[in-house]
Amino acid sequence: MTKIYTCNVPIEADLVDAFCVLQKGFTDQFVYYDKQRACRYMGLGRCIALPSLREVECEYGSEGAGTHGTTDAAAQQPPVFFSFNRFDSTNPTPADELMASFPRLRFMLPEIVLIENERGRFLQVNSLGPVYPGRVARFERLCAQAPAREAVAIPFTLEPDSRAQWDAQMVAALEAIAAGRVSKVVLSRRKRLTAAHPFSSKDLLVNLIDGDGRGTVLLYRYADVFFCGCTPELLVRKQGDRVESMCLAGTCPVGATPEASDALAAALMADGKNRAEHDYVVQLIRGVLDRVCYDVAVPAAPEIMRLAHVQHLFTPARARVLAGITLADLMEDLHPTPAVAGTPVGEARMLLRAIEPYSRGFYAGACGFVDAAGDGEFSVALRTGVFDGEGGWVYGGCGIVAESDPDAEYEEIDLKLKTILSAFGKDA
Ligand SMILES: C=C(O[C@H]1C=CC=C(C(=O)O)[C@@H]1O)C(=O)O
Repeated sequence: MTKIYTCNVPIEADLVDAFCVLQKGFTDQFVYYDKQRACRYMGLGRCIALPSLREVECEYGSEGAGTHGTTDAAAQQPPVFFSFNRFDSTNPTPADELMASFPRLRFMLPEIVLIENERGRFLQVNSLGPVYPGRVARFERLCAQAPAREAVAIPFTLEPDSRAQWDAQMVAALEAIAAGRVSKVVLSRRKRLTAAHPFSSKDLLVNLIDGDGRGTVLLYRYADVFFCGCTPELLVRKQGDRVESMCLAGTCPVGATPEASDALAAALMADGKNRAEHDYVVQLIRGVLDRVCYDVAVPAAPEIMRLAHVQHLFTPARARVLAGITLADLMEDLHPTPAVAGTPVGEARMLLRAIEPYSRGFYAGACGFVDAAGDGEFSVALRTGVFDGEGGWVYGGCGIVAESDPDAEYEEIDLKLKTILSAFGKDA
């Protein structure tokens, strides 16, 4: 049994401003920040990393901690663990040198977590011994004094990736589809980025949170390397026995006007190729939920999710999970979905190992948080990149089916890359 001592105090500070001030000097940094909903967790430091949460015991509160004392809601906030999982952790092909530098840890409990959720806004301090009240008070003071953040634009250059390499990947993918080995495979590209001047993870984080990308901002920093992005794709959310997931596949651009976007969306809805790509994802998610859940509700037809640069076919899924099934179990059963691997999933993963010249690392992995009560959520780490403060790699992918056109799919990835590139600021 691992005993965790947790102290939660309410704060009034803006979470992102507080994070920007507190983050200096912490080797491990974690962010899971939903831009649309109060589901925001920003962690600093590493109190402990555990392979499973089955043997965790929590002791709450600390006499005299915090200048505002603890409220009932704050007292009930369990310690929050972060979990960043690779797309294919057993792929023997090497990842890029930045991605390869992250440790292989499962559940990481930060020393400090800034939280904004349905309970309110809190500062959480975690420790393996009784929480020292002076530490809580110091961090609380720093939060209260946090100045408003400032955006920084970082000019950059992008090295073109090899078009011949993409064409070769497409030939291999279409051959595997024609041979009946897979019905769909999700190919990716990566591009090298070089910044005009040094930048920090905080700079990218602020631009992603305050920029026009929709979805959940992710950050995992380890020492001087950071993985981040803004993903639209929820993998799984669990609150008590309530579970939500999302089928997201099928893409078109946004138009220059709302009317043009509506026309593109209507064409996407009516397009057989995109509907088939989407339906593989619906079938897999529905199948998993039917096995480990009850009261499963998945609408028969998709809707449109309109983002800053692209629009997707989107089907929400809801269910109630069987007792004994954990969020980690659900994450492992659902990931990778055919939205990031293909169909059948195992065959598509094997094919990707053979035709992609790199391991994806955290790109398209399952990244999220889980609290000690077992609630939390994971997103699929799309629209992401990995950086070292001078440059890095950006990643994007798209679903390939028999009718896919290499030029159109190549351009679709360039459109998707715009989200992670927006982390470099509007004027970049
Ligand atoms: C694999 C990616 O997107 C997935 C999610 C939505 C739409 C997709 C598509 O239409 O191909 C992809 O399945 C990516 O953004 O890198």
